[in-house]
Amino acid sequence: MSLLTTRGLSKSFEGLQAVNDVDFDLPQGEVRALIGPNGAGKTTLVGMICGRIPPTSGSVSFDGCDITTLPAHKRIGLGMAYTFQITSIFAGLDVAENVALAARRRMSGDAVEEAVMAALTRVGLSDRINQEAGDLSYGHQRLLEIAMGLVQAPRLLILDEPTQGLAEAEIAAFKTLIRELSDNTTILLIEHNMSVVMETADRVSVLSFGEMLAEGTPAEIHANADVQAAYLGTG
Ligand SMILES: Nc1ncnc2c1ncn2[C@@H]1O[C@H](COP(=O)(O)OP(=O)(O)OP(=O)(O)O)[C@@H](O)[C@H]1O
Repeated sequence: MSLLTTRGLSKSFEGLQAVNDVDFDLPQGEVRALIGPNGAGKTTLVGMICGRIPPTSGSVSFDGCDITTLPAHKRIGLGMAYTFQITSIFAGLDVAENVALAARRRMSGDAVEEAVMAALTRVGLSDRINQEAGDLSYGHQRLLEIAMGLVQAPRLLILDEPTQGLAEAEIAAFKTLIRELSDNTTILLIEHNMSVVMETADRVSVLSFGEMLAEGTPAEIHANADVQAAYLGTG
């Protein structure tokens, strides 16, 4: 069964059709990469899924319930967690406090500290718990955001360009992390790094000019002439 479904989902910004009539199904347990040229509408689509951007038309369902008009914080309560291109950490708080804030959205008491350590260990930041978040490298800040998502034990984890700004070794660790998480979490990954897409995604969806152009396994998408043309066409 699909954990996440969109039907006819569209968004226009003052006449610009950023997302156009998108039908999207994400089965439970899958790692799905969402790719497409710059400006294709990926962030807008995911923003509508998370409840940050109201759609112009169409619907979003999560676990069989229509959530089209549900506010973002209530979607988090249902088990959606997401990290965005713009970092959402509190720079003046230390690493553990940032993750604890996210954890307290769904737990309290001693459970918080335990969950914080588990999440930070998973992303490889457990040796930096007392460091001020603002002093972390950009790549480590991205990992911190992932820990803030993970600590909520989400059913669906949405990551918008998580490897942007990461060094090669960190990208390799990220691929391993995604494969480990995929045992119990459905993952939607906006990603420009094709090696990450090829090595972590079960399937790939391709947006182009706001429309779903293709969907398939990484190998099918890699060989798809329409996809290649879409990337060439927009540089
Ligand atoms: N708030 C907004 N107001 C007006 N236009 C917007 C707004 N947000 C996005 N757009 C436009 O909508 C289109 C899709 O943008 P979006 O950010 O969703 O694409 P994207 O695929 O995520 O791009 P990128 O890979 O560069 O992040 C673009 O033409 C963008 O300029």
